[in-house]
Order: sequence, then C-alpha cells, then structure tokens
Amino acid sequence: MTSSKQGKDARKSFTFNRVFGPLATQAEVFVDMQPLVRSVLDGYNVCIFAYGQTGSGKTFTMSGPKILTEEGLGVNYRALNDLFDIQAQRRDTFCYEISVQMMEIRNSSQNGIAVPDANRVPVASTSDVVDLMNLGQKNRAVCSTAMNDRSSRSHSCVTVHVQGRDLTSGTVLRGCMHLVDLAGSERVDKSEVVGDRLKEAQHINKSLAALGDVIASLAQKNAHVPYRNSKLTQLLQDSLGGQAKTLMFVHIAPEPDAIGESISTLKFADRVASVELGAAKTNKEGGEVKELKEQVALKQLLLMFLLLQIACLKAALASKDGENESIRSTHSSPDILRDIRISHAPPASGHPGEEAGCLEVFIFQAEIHSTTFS
Ligand SMILES: Nc1ncnc2c1ncn2[C@@H]1O[C@H](COP(=O)(O)OP(=O)(O)OP(=O)(O)O)[C@@H](O)[C@H]1O
Repeated sequence: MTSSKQGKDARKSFTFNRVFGPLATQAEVFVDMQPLVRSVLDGYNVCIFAYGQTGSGKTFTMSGPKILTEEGLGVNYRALNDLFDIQAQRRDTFCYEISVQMMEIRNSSQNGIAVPDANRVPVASTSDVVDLMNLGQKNRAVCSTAMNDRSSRSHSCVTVHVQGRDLTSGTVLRGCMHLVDLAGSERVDKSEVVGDRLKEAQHINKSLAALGDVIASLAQKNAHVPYRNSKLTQLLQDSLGGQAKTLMFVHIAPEPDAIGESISTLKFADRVASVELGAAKTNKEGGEVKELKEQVALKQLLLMFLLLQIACLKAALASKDGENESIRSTHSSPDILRDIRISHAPPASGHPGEEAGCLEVFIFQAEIHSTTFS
C-alpha cells in the first residue's frame, strides 16, 4: 500500500491469510470460511467478525445487499444453510438442535452501551433464519452519515448455538458461533456527525478500541486481559480467548481518500493476525463423563445430608443436656431430612434414551438457622 507520506511511511506492506478483490463473489468468500463454520457442529466455539471503516462493506459481507438475491446472500445465511445441510447428512448418526440468538450492542443514554433482550430461537430451516434475520435487520440502529447512507450504528451479533448428540455413544457436543458485524470505525470529522450522533460515533470507536486492547493483551500474552472494558469484549470473551476458532474479515474502501483509514484498519488487522490463540478445543461431554458427573452430584448431596444429620443430632444432644446454650436449630432432625429430596427421575422427554438415568435433584428450604457448632 502506498500512502502520500514520504520516507519510511510512504510504502507499507501487510501479509494476511487471504485477500479478496472488489470482484470476489459472496460464494467465494464463504468457501474460504466454510471449514470453520462446519467445526461448530463438531463442538467448537467459532467467532467471525467483520471489521472496517464505515461504508466499506461489512454488512454486505455478513448479511448481503439491501435487496437480497440468492447470489447476494452474506455469510450469515450461507453459514446457517450449510449447518442445516450437514445436519441432514448426519441425520442417522447425530441428533442436532440449532438455535439462534440476535444481539445488538448499541449506545444508550443511561449506561453507555446496552444489549437488548435476546432470546434463543430454535431454527429448523433456512426460511426460519431469514425471517429472524430480517427482523433483526429491521430493528438494527441504522442512520445516514456522510460516508454511508445506511450506516450501522451498533455492533450486531448473530449467535448460533448447536447441540449434537451422537446417537451411538451418547456423547453430547456443544458448539457456538458468533457472527459479528461490528459498527463502522470512522473518523468523526469525516463522517460529519454532530450531537448525539457524534457521541455515538465516539462510543463506537471506544468499544472498538477496547476490542483492540483485548487483542493487544492476548498478542502480548499478558496475564490480565481487559475483557470487562466493554460489553462487546465481555460478550465475546469465550471466543477471543484460548479455545475458540476465530476469523476476522477486514474491509477497506477502494477510494483513494480513504487511505489514512485503510492504513489504520490494516494495522489493526496486523495486530489481530499476530494473536496466537492456542489449540482450539471441543466442548464434548461423553456418556461416561455425564454419568460420573451425576454420581459426584449424588455423593455431594449424600454428604450434605449426613452433615445435616450430624448437626441435628449435636443440636438435639446439646439442648437435652443443657451443656451448650449456643447450639440451636429451628428444625428437628426429621424436618430437615424431610426438606431434602433426592429423586432419580425417569426420562422426562419423549426422546428415547435422551434423559435416561438423568438425576434430578430438588432441594427445598434445606437450611439451618442460627446454628453454632461447638
Ligand atoms: N462487494 C461489494 N459489492 C457491491 N456492493 C458493495 C460491496 N460491498 C459493499 N457494497 C455496497 O456499499 C455500501 C456500503 O456497504 P455496507 O453497508 O455493507 O458497509 P458497512 O461497512 O457495513 O458500513 P457501516 O459500518 O456504516 O454499517 C452498500 O450500499 C453496499 O451494498
């Protein structure tokens, strides 16, 4: 990249995994990220970001153009389509449940940034997803700036939750994929915004800077990573740290006067590319692990039960002998024992074998008031 500056700043070179030109199709972009998307079905956490200055094509990459055509479909739709296709192919070996959550992180007058209520919606087909995303797009905070007439003024995050059960071994895999269309980074002077819009732009830049700080800390392998400095980094903590697979699409505008912005975007991308996340891990819970966890939970409850019984016996003994006035319990032993119920529940749902052997524990008011042990 050649800038108008003289000397060592005149020419800069950056290296990335892949570069897409202005004529690259949406399908070509998706093919490159497809293996990553697929790994969510194998129990990995995946995070895909779109970063770049206002108007550089982030929403186009993630969702598509304003008027959607099949060729125009962005990576969000393609990713979910792909997941449904594989779900159908693995029908005989895996049972998958897929749900989608749409979140928007935007500037709010009270406490800076808000994440509106976001429910997980189960989805079973592409049309379910299209309906959901259309709704999300409609609700997204958008305004016209000098740099983009449909500028997104918030970070939008589509989170896909996948749970798959191996029909033979009972192993349960849980994967989650965040598809994040970040709000545009922009020089506030160039976007010509004022008042609330200016504040909003400053806020967006602040949360993008917080993302940059987290990435810098990860790159330097600092002991402390400042995830809590923004809602965005808090939300994505599980996908920015060690065990996830992360991909960032970085967008630069082709206009010559965007060069300053493009260089700072590329520097940001360079920093991101230097982060070593370490080996990604699957979220796998084997049938045996599940059984062991249930046994541990049962043993812990029995232990609690025995401790309570000892406490009650001590209290009863002490009050009988009048030896220790400070030992009191509001319940007698049988009452306390009545309050703890342990049930080994039968399968709750209609899916054969799904919850078989599952332990349900109900604890009602298992508490001892003002008890002091001698
Ligand atoms: N590869 C592309 N091919 C054709 N048109 C594109 C392409 N990328 C972006 N555009 C068009 O450029 C305009 C701006 O793109 P878009 O809204 O995706 O930018 P953005 O980076 O999301 O902006 P903001 O951060 O302000 O929301 C839109 O009209 C979009 O359709």
